[in-house]
Amino acid sequence: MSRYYTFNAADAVEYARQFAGVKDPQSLVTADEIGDGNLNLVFKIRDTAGVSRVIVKQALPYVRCVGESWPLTLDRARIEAETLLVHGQFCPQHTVNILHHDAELAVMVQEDLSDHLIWRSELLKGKYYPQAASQLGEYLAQSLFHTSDFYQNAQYKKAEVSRFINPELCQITEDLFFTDPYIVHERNHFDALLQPEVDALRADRPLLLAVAALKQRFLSHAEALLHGDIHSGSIFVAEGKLKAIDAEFGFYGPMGFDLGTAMGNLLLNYCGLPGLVATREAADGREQRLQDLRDLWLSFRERFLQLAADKTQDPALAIAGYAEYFLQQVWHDAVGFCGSELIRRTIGFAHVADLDSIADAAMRADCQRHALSLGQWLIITAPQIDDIEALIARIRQNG
Ligand SMILES: Nc1ncnc2c1ncn2[C@@H]1O[C@H](COP(=O)(O)OP(=O)(O)O)[C@@H](O)[C@H]1O
Ligand SMILES: CSC[C@H]1O[C@H](OP(=O)(O)O)[C@H](O)[C@@H]1O
Repeated sequence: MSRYYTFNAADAVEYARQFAGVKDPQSLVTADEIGDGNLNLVFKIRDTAGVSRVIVKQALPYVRCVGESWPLTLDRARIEAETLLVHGQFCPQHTVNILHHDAELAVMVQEDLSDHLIWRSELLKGKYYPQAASQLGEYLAQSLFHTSDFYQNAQYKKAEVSRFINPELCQITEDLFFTDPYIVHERNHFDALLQPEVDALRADRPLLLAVAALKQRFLSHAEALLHGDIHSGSIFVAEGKLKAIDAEFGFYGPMGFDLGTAMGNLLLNYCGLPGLVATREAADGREQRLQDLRDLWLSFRERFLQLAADKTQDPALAIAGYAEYFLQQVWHDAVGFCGSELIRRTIGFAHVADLDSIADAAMRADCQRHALSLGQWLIITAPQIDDIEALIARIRQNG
C-alpha cells in the first residue's frame, strides 16, 4: 500500500518542518502553491515574518495542465531529485540544491531560489544576463562529461542508465518533439494563419527523414545523464548567477539534445523579439541572443575538452583528437534538436510565451512563421553546418 497522497498547503508546511533541515522548523508557517509548469505542484514555504525559506515540490499522478485524463508516473519525482543530485555533485554552483526527497510520496524539498528570476520571463522583458549562456555551457559540460563514458566506469554507467530509465517521460518527448508536429494530432494547436506553412512542413520529405534520424538518436544513444528539458523556463538567473531546476525528464540520452533544447529556446526568443519589444530593443536583443548562442556552445566545448584532457578514464577514448571528433557529432545533433524544439514549441502541444504572448495576431503569425522556417532549415541542414559562426551567419541571412 503506497503512502502517496496529494499535499495541500498545510501538508507542505508540515513536511518542510520535518525535512527541510532548517534550525527553526516551527517558524515555518504558511505555504503558497506557485506551480506554473505543465506537470507538478510547487509550494513556497514561508516563515512567521513572511520570508520564503524553502520549496516543496510534489508530482501529481497525472499531467497537471491537462488533468486526470492524462495519467503520468509518480516516479518522475525520484528521477528529478536524483538527476539534480548527480548534476549537483559535478556542478553545484549551477544546480538547484535538493535538501531531501521521498520517492513514494513523489516529493522533494529544494533550495528556495526566490532571489533569482526565471530566465524566460527576463528574456521576454528584454533583460540581458551577459554571463548566463556561458554558465549554462559550464553546467552542461560538467554534468554531461561526468556522466558519460569519458568519465564513468563502463559497468557503473550501465547501472546508472538503468537507474535513470524514464520511459513515460521519454515517450512524451518522443511524441511531442518528433511525431505530433509532423502529423494531424489532437495535441497540436496553432493559429489557422499558419496552416499553409504547417501543410508544407508535413509534406517536406527531406525534413521528415531528418526528423526520423533525430528521433532515432534520441531513442537509442545513451551518451550521458541529460537534464532532458533544459529550456529557459527551467533556468533561474540573477546577476552573475544561474541555476538549473526541473529535471524530471532526465535520462541517459544524446548530449546534443540538452544543447539543442537550450539553443532552441534562445532562438525562440530571437524569433519572438520583434513582437515583444520596440524595434530598436528587438535588434539589440537579437544580437544578444546570437551572442548567447555563441557563449553557450563555446563555453560548453571549451570546458568539455578541458575535462576530457584532464579526466578521461577510458584509455581508448583518451586518444588525442577523439574528444574533438565526438563533439563534432554532438554539435550536429544539437543543431538538429534545436530545430525540432523550434517547431514543436510553435505548432505542437507545449508552446512558449516568447511567441504566444505577442499581442498583435499578424505580428505573432510572422514570428511563428520565422520559427517554423528556421527550425525546418536547421533540421535539414544540420549535417552541413560545421561550427557556431556558420550557424550564426545563416541565422542572420534567414532574417
Ligand atoms: N527552487 C525553486 N525556488 C523558487 N521557485 C521555484 C523553485 N522551483 C520551482 N519554482 C517556481 O515554480 C515554477 C514551476 O516549477 P517547475 O519546476 O518548472 O514545475 P514543473 O515541473 O511543473 O514544470 C517555476 O517556474 C518557479 O516559478
Ligand atoms: C505534457 S508535458 C509538456 C511539456 O512540458 C514540459 O515542460 P515544463 O513542465 O518544464 O513546462 C516539457 O517541456 C514537456 O514537453
